[in-house]
Amino acid sequence: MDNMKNNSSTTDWFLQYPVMSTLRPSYPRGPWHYKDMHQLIVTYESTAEAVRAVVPRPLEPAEGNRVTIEWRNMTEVSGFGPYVEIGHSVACTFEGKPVIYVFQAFLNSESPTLAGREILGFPKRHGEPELKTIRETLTGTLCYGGTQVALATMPYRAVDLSDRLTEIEQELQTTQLVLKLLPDVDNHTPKVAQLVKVNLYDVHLKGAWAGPAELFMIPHAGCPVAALPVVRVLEGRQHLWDMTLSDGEVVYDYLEAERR
Ligand SMILES: CC(=O)CC(=O)O
Repeated sequence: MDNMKNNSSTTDWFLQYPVMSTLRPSYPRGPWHYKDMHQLIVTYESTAEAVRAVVPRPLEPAEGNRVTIEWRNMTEVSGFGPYVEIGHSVACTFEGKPVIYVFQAFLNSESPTLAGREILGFPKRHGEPELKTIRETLTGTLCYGGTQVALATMPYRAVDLSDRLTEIEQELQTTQLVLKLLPDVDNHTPKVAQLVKVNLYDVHLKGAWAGPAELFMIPHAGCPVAALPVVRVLEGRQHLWDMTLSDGEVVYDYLEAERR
């Protein structure tokens, strides 16, 4: 690195901003501050077989085959601007502690998709998620190339959970893990294979609501949102909150474990 500091101009941009493309980087360097994020979360029970199929060891699925699918309306984000994201996760344990493993995500904006994939290893893909209040119903949808593949609904702010904000704020900070996977340039050898903990900062929950929820997902070869089928819906929630994202931590390195 010292050599690089002393020499050529090509390294100046690297030290300043190590993100492709160099002429106009695809995303701004964080931290990214999220304000007034509206979230619809549906927690459901899936099948043991489907859950096991998406959970990489050494993670273990938690009791009950609990899966969450959540819509996040990012109304105000520094650097990225507004966008909508769906995260699909499984409740797991890692080293005996509860964690959330995010196994797929769909976004409608390129910049946070690339930042999430390249830096943290978020399994983000392009889709057309929407979160809207239609009549009295909060409605989350996902279209993939124009074809609708998911629909989640719940009454808008029906049951106020103001008396549980501290507890729910803690829940929101349950360790979130993603699997960062990158091949080497030979297009074959794994270069990065890591479980990454996504750090959340400055979490501030401003409102939370519960209520009955419905979830419908359609099998689609290109967008496997229905790969974890709904056995029964357990809970619907809405949150309004702020947070900051910036970095992560490697909690398990598969390539290093193999070398040992
Ligand atoms: C950088 C990110 O990974 C942002 C997000 O979760 O949308």
